[in-house]
Amino acid sequence: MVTKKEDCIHKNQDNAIVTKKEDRIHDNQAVDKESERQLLKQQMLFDQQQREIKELRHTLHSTKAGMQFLQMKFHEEFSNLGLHIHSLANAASGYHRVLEENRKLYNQVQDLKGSIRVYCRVRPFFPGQSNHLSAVENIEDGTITVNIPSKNGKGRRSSFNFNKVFGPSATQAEVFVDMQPLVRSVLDGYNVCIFAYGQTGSGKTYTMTGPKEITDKSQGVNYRALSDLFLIADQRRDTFHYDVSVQMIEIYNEQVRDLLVTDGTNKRYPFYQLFDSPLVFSSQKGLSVPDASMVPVSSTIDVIELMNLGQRNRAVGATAVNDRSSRSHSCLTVHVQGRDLTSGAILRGCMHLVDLAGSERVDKSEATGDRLKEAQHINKSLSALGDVIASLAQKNSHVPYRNSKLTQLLQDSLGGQAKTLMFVHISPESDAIGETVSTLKFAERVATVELGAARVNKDSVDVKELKEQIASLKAALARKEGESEHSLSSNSEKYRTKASELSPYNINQRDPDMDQLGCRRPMVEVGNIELQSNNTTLRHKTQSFDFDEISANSPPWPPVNNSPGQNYGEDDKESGSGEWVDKVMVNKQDGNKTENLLGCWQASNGNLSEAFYQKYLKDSPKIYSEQSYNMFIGGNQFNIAGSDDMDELDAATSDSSEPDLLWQFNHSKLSSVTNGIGSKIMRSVSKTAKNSPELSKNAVHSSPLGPSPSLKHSNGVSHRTGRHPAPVDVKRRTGSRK
Ligand SMILES: Nc1ncnc2c1ncn2[C@@H]1O[C@H](COP(=O)(O)OP(=O)(O)OP(=O)(O)O)[C@@H](O)[C@H]1O
Repeated sequence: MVTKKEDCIHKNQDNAIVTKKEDRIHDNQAVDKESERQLLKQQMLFDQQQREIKELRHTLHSTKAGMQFLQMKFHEEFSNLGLHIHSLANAASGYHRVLEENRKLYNQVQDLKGSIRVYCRVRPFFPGQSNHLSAVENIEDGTITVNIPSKNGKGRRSSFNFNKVFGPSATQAEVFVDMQPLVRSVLDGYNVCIFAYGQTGSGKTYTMTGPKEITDKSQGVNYRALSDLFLIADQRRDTFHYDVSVQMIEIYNEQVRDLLVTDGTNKRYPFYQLFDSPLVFSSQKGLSVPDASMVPVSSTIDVIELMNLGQRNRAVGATAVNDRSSRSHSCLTVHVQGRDLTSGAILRGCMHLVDLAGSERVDKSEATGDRLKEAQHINKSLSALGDVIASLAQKNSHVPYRNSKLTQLLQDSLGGQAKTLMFVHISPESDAIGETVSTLKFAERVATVELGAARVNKDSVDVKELKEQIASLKAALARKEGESEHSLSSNSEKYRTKASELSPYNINQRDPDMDQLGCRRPMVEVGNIELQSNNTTLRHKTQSFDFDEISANSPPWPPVNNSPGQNYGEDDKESGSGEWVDKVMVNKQDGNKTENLLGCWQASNGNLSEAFYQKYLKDSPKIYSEQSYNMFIGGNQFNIAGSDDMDELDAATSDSSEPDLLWQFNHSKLSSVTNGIGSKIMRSVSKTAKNSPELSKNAVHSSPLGPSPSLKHSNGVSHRTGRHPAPVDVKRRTGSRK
């Protein structure tokens, strides 16, 4: 039983062992299968990766090839582009050269024509206005385009062309560089005028002088111009010696004031002194306000001090538009005299740097009281400037210079042989677009004015001496005539005495203080050197001269004023200011120097009695050569014919006040009225010419022989000297423009 049990146990044990072994074998088989599957899977993965790597390699290869191809292509393109750019750059530089060349040629043509150059500058927005929309659309070379809003909301663009346009970012130095050649020509004997124009607050003072706090960088044209003149003068010191002096005046409410006075009085000058006082004219003295301080300067420091003084004296006030608005027109005049150290020739140049007061819409600037009065004066004088420009642009024979002191001040720059640059300023604000457009239109019109080629004021030593000789001979001749008059006429003692006192030919014997009476000193040379009182040496040096010529060139003696009852008023409508006329005379025509002399006499003679003229007129043919008499009468007749009409005209042309209107308004008016006057003048002259063969010849050829027609001022105050017969004047102006 036990054995059975043991056998059974053994059997069970064996079975269990077998079962275990079988399980183990099973397990092992399963593991093997699994690992086999894994292996297979790995193999597949490996194969796939191998394929992919192969593909990638292929792709990389082809990409590399593609890249290389592209690189090659790129290089090719790049070098092509380089070549292209190079040729374009060449073309562009050629284009710029051509443009530059064109600009130079254009400027030369303009110089020849004497066109007024016009530069335009746009003021930047004030700080705090950065989000404002500018009225200026575009600036390109010499063209400025502005956007003019219209009622239907759509803007309209309008373009204006000038010699140069400076955008809001232009610096003071950039601006000056462009006008430097003009400034420098003063040293070569040219007269130059640069004037800043524009509505109030547009940046005129900034351009001409600088901002309130002036630094080296921000200083304006005035300072730079003078520094530059000193620099060049210094560079030329081996060949030239230069003397520079400066005047600074302002026109405030039609009063001329000296800005360089130091006693704080700020002298005001009666108007007639502006141009008619002694010493008024010589290009040595320039335009001039005789009593205005003329200060010699020799360095930039001197200039800075003077200009600071001038700026302090200038009338400024706050308006709604500009808190430091210039309420006057200011003019800095620089007189330069250069002596050629080798030849002794003298060059004289004079430069006016004018900062005009700004035009303003009185309603907008909210001006009242004094400000309103100032604004009205400013607008009126700018309107007069518009009239002058209008008639110059139309080449009218009559130019109404005498309607304001401003136009008289600018007369020799606008109508003479100066080089003139108008610097027009505009504000960027779109609510100022009305003023901006009228300013730009006005400026465009100014650019059409042709003045004739500018001239150098130069005298060689020989010419200077000859001129001095001729002048002293004329003086001697006149004295002789004066003496013969004395012996011939016993009952006209009173008048003779007076006449001899007043005779311009006796000027050498006169007390020099005589000039202080308002009598202009005679000019004895084209270059405006005044007759020296002790000129006997020159007289002795006389070698040869043509007496006929001298007597023909001499003014009648005694000169005669207009007949009684003829009241010409203060305005010489035809010939403009004496200063300008004289400048033309002395610069251009020897013979006309006699007119200075006559002018002097006339100036002093303004208050002679009516009886004197009657007596004098009656006697004159007996005493003087027929030729002189006819010349005189001729001149006088001319004046009578011309002046009344002129006065009427000027009365009619001087009353516009809003600058916005000035252009359109005066334009048509001037052309129609002045044409009539021109024909009248011509008729008058031809009538005169019949009386005098000499004058007839001269009138036709616009000779300088014609004496200055006398100028009679009903109020006894001399306002002008040296009035011209119209044909001479007309010929001069129109002739120079062609
Ligand atoms: N180009 C500019 N750059 C920076 N500031 C300027 C410029 N132009 C003008 N300004 C500034 O604008 C203001 C007005 O300029 P400015 O006084 O020169 O005008 P204006 O035309 O002379 O005015 P007004 O006719 O009233 O005298 C000043 O504060 C000035 O400094």
